[in-house]
Amino acid sequence: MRIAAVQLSYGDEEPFGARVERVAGLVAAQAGHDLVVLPELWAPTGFDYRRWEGEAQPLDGPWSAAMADAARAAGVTLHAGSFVERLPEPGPDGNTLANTSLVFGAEGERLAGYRKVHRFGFGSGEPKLMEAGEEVVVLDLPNGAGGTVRTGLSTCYDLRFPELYRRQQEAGAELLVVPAAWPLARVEHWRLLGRARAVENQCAVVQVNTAGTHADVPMGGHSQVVAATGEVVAEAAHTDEVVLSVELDLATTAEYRASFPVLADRRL
Ligand SMILES: O=C(O)CCC(=O)C(=O)O
Repeated sequence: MRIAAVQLSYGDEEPFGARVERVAGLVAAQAGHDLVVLPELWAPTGFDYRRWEGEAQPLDGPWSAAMADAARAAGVTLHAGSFVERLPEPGPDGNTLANTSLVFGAEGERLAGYRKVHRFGFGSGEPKLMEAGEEVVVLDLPNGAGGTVRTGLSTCYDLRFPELYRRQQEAGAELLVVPAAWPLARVEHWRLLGRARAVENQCAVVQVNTAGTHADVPMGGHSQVVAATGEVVAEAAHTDEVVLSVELDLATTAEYRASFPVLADRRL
């Protein structure tokens, strides 16, 4: 499966609309890949909370339409990272925003949405402004070899909660896709936890982070693609905007699971 992990770098000077146009062009240039993945909240920014209300959009708003067009132009499955979703009505916490990821098929059709379950901010930011997602999302994506790969969706801070990934694994996931806006200050956790989620679930992991600095928060980069064995297949340097173009051999996941069947030894 040919995967493009698109690590975006941006600062506060680039307006929302200009960034959406730039990134749509970058996605459209990824023809030939089976799956293209973007980071978390790359258009409204992960840390400039004050902008979220003004930049929220409905599920079928202009951000979503631009990403659907980009997927169609490239003829790829696109995990568009996440955006600030304007919910049709307030959720249980009284908020009308959510941190929502969307996946589009090669015809531009929406295949899945995932609302971030674990909100980051310790009383400010996401827990204050956003509703938490409540669903584990696992879906079949084209694997580039005429079949599909069962894929679990999660976002950034979710990576610290292994029970979410175990549920994805139990639902058949062999590939875990994790867009993020993870700060440089804790980037070693990001690298370590991605490998841990791969090893403990015997799943390949695609982690796509942002780089650059916004709202005075330097971002960590270090997007990585990890095989089910825990081997890092590709990793980005922290400062660059870069497309990691990776051929991920998913057949080795089944072989590895059969040769080292640790998941069969769970005691519940
Ligand atoms: O867990 C962390 O250290 C960072 C998480 C984060 O930045 C986020 O979820 O947006």
